[in-house]
This record gives sequence, structure tokens and C-alpha cells, in this order.
Amino acid sequence: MDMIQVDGLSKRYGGKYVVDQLHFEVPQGEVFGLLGPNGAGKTTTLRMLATLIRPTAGTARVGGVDIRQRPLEVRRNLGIVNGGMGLYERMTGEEILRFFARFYGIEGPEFKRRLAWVDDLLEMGDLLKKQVREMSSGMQQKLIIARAVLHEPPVLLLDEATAGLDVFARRALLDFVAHYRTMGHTIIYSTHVMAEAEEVCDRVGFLHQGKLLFIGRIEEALQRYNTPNLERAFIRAVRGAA
Ligand SMILES: Nc1ncnc2c1ncn2[C@@H]1O[C@H](COP(=O)(O)OP(=O)(O)OP(=O)(O)O)[C@@H](O)[C@H]1O
Repeated sequence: MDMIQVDGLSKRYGGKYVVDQLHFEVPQGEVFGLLGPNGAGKTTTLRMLATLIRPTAGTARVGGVDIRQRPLEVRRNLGIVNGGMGLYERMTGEEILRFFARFYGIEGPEFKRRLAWVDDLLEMGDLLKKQVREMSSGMQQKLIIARAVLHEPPVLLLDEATAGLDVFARRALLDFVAHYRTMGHTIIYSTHVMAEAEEVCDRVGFLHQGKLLFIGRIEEALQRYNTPNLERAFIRAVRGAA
């Protein structure tokens, strides 16, 4: 079953389409990489899927639910990690998670159960007791991810989620992605770091100036562009399209 179906999704700012007629599907249990350089339109695409901004044209379904028609239902079924999500400096990790859990109606013993689950999943350790202002950026990112998955959404959208992380935090995140997938969940993993995509993604889409130039399995990309390296494949796809 396709957990995500994207159908002509487009966004225009000013006179320019920054996301232009995207069509793709992501089956349940897949990690789909949305790959492209800065400004390619990755964030805009993920924010439309998360119903944070409205498409100019086209639509998408998440878990069979249309993002335009039933945005609240879509939001319950997904988690998103993307830049600029403020954390309250003086709250502890646990307080922040409790605060957000309430949005999903998760309270009392259910909250405790979920907290133990994310603690185990992400190895939160003492960051649950620390205030945000005492946390490293890697710890803060872990907390942001914990917040996004606390309600165990069947769809997780990760937007440049390893940006700014040190080697340990990055490794923990990539391992988490693989683990979350084995739980049967679906992930869109946006990045400009092709080596990360090679490691965690089942299929990838090459996004350039708002358009998808290629969609397929990593081996297919390497074969089509005749290179053993995904980064070169991306560059060849862009040159071929120019
Ligand atoms: N609110 C906005 N108003 C006008 N233009 C915007 C707005 N948001 C994004 N854009 C433009 O849309 C294009 C795509 O931006 P987007 O953030 O989606 O790219 P991206 O692939 O996520 O890159 P990055 O990794 O740099 O965020 C860029 O040219 C950006 O300047």
C-alpha cells in the first residue's frame, strides 16, 4: 500500500514555481530520499505534505487522507522534523515532551509509557532532565526527533535532520531511521548529503529547481547515469536536464 501519494504537487512564490508538478508514491515501510541542493524545494515539499503550507496546485494523500481536504487528520498521522522549530530554553526535555504529548491527547500513564519508549529508541539519557539551554545542539536535535515521534506516527518527514550534528549524534539518527523503518513506518528523508541517502534510503528522487529529474532505486540511479556514486549520478541528472 502507498502511504504517500503525491499528485501534481506545486508551490509558486511570486511568479516562480519553487515546487513544480511533483508526482511520486512512497509505499508503506519505505525510506524515500528527497535529494537536492539548497533551494531545490525539499523543505517546501515537506511542509506542504505536513499541511503547514498550502499547495498552489496539485495535492497529496498521506495514509490515504487528502492533505487539502482533511489536514487535521493528516497531522495526526505524521511527524515532521525541520529547521526552526523553537524549543523553550527553560524547560527540560521531559517537560517539552509532556507539553507536546497533550496535543495528541497523550497524558498520564500513557505519556509515561511513550516517554520510556522514545527514551529506549533514541537513548535520551539525562537529556530528559536537562533544560534546553544546557543541551548541545545534538541533544536538542534528539529532543526534536523525540517530539516528532512521540505519538508513533506512521509517516515521518525528516528535513536535513543531520545538519549540524556531530559524528555520534549523526550515527544515532541514521540508526534510528533504519530502526523506525523496521517497525513498518514510512519515512521521507530529505538531504543534500548523498552518502547518507545511499545508506538509509530504499528509493530516491532527485529534486532540482522544483522538478523531479529522477525517481527510482539507488542501483537504478547508478545504472542510468553510469556511475558508482550517487553524487555523480545527481550531477549528471542535472546536466542532462539543462
Ligand atoms: N516563504 C517563501 N517566500 C518566497 N520564496 C520562498 C519561500 N520559501 C521558500 N522560498 C524559495 O523557494 C525555493 C525552495 O526553497 P526550499 O526551502 O524549499 O528549498 P530546500 O531544497 O529545502 O533548500 P534548503 O536546504 O536551502 O532549505 C528557494 O528558492 C526559496 O528561496
